[in-house]
Amino acid sequence: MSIEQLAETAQAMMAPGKGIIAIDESGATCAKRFAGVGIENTEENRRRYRELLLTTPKLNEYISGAILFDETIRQSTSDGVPFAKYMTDHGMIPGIKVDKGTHNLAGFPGEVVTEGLDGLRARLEEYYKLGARFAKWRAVINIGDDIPSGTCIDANAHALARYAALCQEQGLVPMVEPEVIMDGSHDIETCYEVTEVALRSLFASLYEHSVMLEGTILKASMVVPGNTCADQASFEEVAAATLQCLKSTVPATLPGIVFLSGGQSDEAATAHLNAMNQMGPNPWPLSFSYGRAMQAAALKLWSQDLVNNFARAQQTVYERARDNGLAALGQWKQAA
Ligand SMILES: O=P(O)(O)OC[C@H]1O[C@](O)(COP(=O)(O)O)[C@@H](O)[C@@H]1O
Repeated sequence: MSIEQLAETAQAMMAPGKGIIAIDESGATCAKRFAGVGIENTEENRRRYRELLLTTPKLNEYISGAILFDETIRQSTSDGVPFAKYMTDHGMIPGIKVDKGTHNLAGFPGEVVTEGLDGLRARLEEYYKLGARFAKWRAVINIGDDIPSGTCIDANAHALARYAALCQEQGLVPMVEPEVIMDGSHDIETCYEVTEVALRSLFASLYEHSVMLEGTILKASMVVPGNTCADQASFEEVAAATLQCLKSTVPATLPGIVFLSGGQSDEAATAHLNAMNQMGPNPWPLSFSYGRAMQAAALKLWSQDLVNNFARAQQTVYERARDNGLAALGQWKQAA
């Protein structure tokens, strides 16, 4: 696959005013989300829910692509159209989560490393045939007493780089996601330092593994205080700290950065993205790849009546996509 084709896909993912909807919850995470609103976790309910999200009318006005889970890329709409084909037919790029989740890092209590490299080349080959044009791998960096360690950061960066190189070999744009977790009482400065070290290590590893940045997308966490920190930050403070951290670590050749929502409220996720874009011009387009901050309201509504609330829940998905799409341009206005 040529770098031009990868770069073209990456640029289409970052189309102005559009972002990515993350619907790649693994089996365990989906079970948790469904349990939270009382939906039975059956294969048909998971299929129907992903259908609700992907077939939202006019979703493509604000959504350039979606990250699917292995089960979802093999499923179809109620009319029998494979989800990946439905997306492509509607101008949205299918993506696929390819990591196999986090596992305890031996010798480093409280820290995890993401697994899934064994057999990855063959899995990527299959996902490409199923229609995927980008992939995603999430590393998890926890903040706590004496963590993260340099070992954890470097082990995760190394895995991300090996994954990214394999993706490019197989014609898929790698989305690299080093998520610094919000849980904890740490302050915003600590989050800044950890994010900076994690990004430095990631880009050094990508370079070592000859990953072409022009065909790579970063999925970043924002620089925020821990969720139980007494000293919370304003939207502007989070936006300014995140931008400064990214500008000091992420090469300008990268075609774009999308953010995860990480447990932020819908409003905060949108307001932070909007503020960062209003503070531009920035070296790269900044958009969203939210999971919870795109879906939470729709999931709650749907759970109240799986049949009659289907269309209303889709309207909620459309509204979240519109608000985040406007925030990707710095044009979102907070409701009075
Ligand atoms: O732990 P899992 O099942 O891999 O899922 C983690 C989730 O985190 C994300 O990377 C970001 O989601 P949020 O925006 O909800 O934080 C999603 O793409 C993914 O579904």
